Amino acid sequence: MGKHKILVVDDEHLIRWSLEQNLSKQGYEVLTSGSGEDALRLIRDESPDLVLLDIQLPGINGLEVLQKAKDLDGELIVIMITALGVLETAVKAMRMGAYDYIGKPFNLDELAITIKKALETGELKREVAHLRSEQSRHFGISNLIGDSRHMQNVLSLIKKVAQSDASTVLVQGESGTGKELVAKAIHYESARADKPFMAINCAAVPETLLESELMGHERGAFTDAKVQKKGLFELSDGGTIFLDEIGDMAMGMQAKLLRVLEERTFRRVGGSKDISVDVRIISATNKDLLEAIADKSFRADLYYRLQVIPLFLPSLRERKDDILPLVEHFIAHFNREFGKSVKGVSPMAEKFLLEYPWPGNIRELRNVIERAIILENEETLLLEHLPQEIVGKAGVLSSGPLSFQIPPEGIDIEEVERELIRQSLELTDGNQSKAAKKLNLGIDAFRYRMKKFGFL
Ligand SMILES: Nc1ncnc2c1ncn2[C@@H]1O[C@H](COP(=O)(O)OP(=O)(O)OP(=O)(O)O)[C@@H](O)[C@H]1O
Repeated sequence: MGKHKILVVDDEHLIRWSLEQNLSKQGYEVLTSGSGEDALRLIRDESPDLVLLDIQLPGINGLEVLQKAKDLDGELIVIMITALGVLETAVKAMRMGAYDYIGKPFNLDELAITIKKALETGELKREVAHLRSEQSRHFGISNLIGDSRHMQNVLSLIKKVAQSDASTVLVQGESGTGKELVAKAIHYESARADKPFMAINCAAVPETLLESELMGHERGAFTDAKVQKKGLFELSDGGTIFLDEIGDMAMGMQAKLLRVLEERTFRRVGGSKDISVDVRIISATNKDLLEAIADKSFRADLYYRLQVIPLFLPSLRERKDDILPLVEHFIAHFNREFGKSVKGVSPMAEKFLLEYPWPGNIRELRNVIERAIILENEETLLLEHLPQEIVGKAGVLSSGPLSFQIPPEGIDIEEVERELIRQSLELTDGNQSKAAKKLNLGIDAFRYRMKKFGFL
């Protein structure tokens, strides 16, 4: 870390001189200025880390300088120097964003401590801002891959939802379709981005604990409650809370959540005070909530409150156009993570990746690519690097015999034959004579091939 740069602005020469002496001795780089106009020029050209600013200046006064300095750099740390007895002005300066004020005549040791603290706070702030912007980069909308028409619609909805600040969103989609990623994208694209994003999986937390996780508890509320604890609603105040697997929430808890949604207030477990928070609620489920309502395991009133904006994530097999861009995305990602240099997938592997129904959706695809990249050292991912369930199930002919083309690297005709026998048996639930008919073979010829390929 280089030297911190401090700008001293005071019209009294003697004060400038003594501060310059003192602060330089403490290891700071010191600039001085006797007027507001000159100070603003230095703030613009020299970007000091901290400004000591006298309120009474000739020409434009300290408060105006403060205002203009804050316009130039909202994060700039300004400590006001005020003559005793003008507390009002000092308070005004604090409201305008000054970090602190000290009265004249001041004690140099005290001033040293104030400066040190202010610089530390500034550093922390910068670090937090940096982490937050890193997070936005990681979790913003640009991380959602999706070329398909389906996903393009989802992406434009996410942008709109992010801007309409308070509305409650329900994300629905099969497991692994990216519901949590979408929730994060909404948060990090919204005005709440620099406030917390808190996520909880309602299915993973036992019912008795869920309430205290969400609402917090007072000391002594139950046996283990040795200290008072804030819940996620309080911790995410100003930000977003993500309630995953909301369909698995117990009925009792559903009633309590409904109250939070309706009244925007809640009580800690064992508490009697109403606490109000400003939190956007995004919930997600892979269950059909309408079905859950029909069989009385989910409250209809809660459902309508949660899905002010419903967002449906299609399964991966409904958006096959996204498969290859996602493959490319994950290859780049895991190359970076594991220091590999895989270039892409072979045409045959590509075909199988496209045919496979992906019951585990994007999470499954991600895992397949991760595993292949860890295990293999070749530049191109081949069919043999893919797991059995993909190679075995994705029938080579499943998109119609005439659409099948011999891949550039060739194919063994016996492999094709074996796959046809396997599929016909699968289609007919193992009924050999029906399976034989499907391939226009006599039963003997069919059984001969079954033996040959190890099905008998
Ligand atoms: N559009 C996408 N682009 C890039 N990566 C994605 C996309 N969608 C999902 N992923 C990745 O897929 C994995 C699963 O996503 P996520 O955890 O958000 O799914 P989910 O629907 O919340 O799953 P579950 O229902 O099991 O909680 C994550 O690693 C996520 O980063």
